[in-house]
Amino acid sequence: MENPLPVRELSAVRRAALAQLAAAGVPSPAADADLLACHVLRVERSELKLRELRGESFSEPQYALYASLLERRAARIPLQHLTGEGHFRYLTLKVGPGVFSPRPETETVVQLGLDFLAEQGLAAPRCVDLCSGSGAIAAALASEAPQAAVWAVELSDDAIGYTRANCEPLGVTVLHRDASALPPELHGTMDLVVSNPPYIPPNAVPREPEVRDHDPQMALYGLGEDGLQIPRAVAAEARRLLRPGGLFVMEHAEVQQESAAQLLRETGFTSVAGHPDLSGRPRSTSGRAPR
Ligand SMILES: C[S@@+](CC[C@H](N)C(=O)[O-])C[C@H]1O[C@@H](n2cnc3c(N)ncnc32)[C@H](O)[C@@H]1O
Repeated sequence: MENPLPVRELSAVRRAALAQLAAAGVPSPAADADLLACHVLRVERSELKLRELRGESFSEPQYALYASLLERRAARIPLQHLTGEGHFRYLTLKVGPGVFSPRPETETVVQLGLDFLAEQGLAAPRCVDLCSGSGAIAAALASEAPQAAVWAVELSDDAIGYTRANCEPLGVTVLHRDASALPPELHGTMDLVVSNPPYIPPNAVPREPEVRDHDPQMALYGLGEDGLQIPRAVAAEARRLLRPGGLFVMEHAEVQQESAAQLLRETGFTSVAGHPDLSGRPRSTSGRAPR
């Protein structure tokens, strides 16, 4: 008798998926093939491996869904837009079209902020994430420093729903407004300001289709010839928000370390220092508000 529910063996399907994504130039084809399979099967990656070892298969509807997701990923639609999830530190965040997908390099920026909070030993620190997007930084600060009061600030009408969805359950106060114009009553009250603002110059359009075609323009381009117009405004606001001795940490492009340090000094920050990301690239700069 014919099998009423045709099935497709996981390991063979995954091998073909990897080849399809690799041929399309997807930078991490094996991981993406796995993560899409996990999304379809609603399992963790470790469970996927076990099922594969046990010789299990996709059902036909699962296979059809997987095939359509692979086709869209091969068209270089970001993985996070297909799964609706972005992983950041210990969190799984809601992401999708209209919001910047959080990146691993930003995890280091959060760590610098957390290290500062730990070193200061404050009972109830106050922190702001300027240009929050998905709210990755604010949500990570709130979840890993639960004693902190955290604000998230985002201007984009398209992104703000994601900021709220990811941050509000963690008790973060979300402000839908320009990061360079916060309520004056917040000035001088913050211990820590962290920001990953848009910083790409207009003539440095990213090559990766996932970034160029799917991250919001407003999340990428920092305006001005050097891409640092928004970072300058953000740094100036950070300076107003911080109490004396407070810390500002800002992410930037690898080639912007010197200009970032200069702009922080020009804004009045002291102890300005550059920091490498996890792969050793200079991707953030910090400064202290003068005492
Ligand atoms: C590079 S993304 C960073 C998002 C998030 N912080 C992260 O690290 O994943 C920059 C974010 O800044 C927002 N943005 C741009 N200009 C802004 C402004 N003037 N005020 C507030 N947010 C702004 C963009 O909409 C975008 O969400």
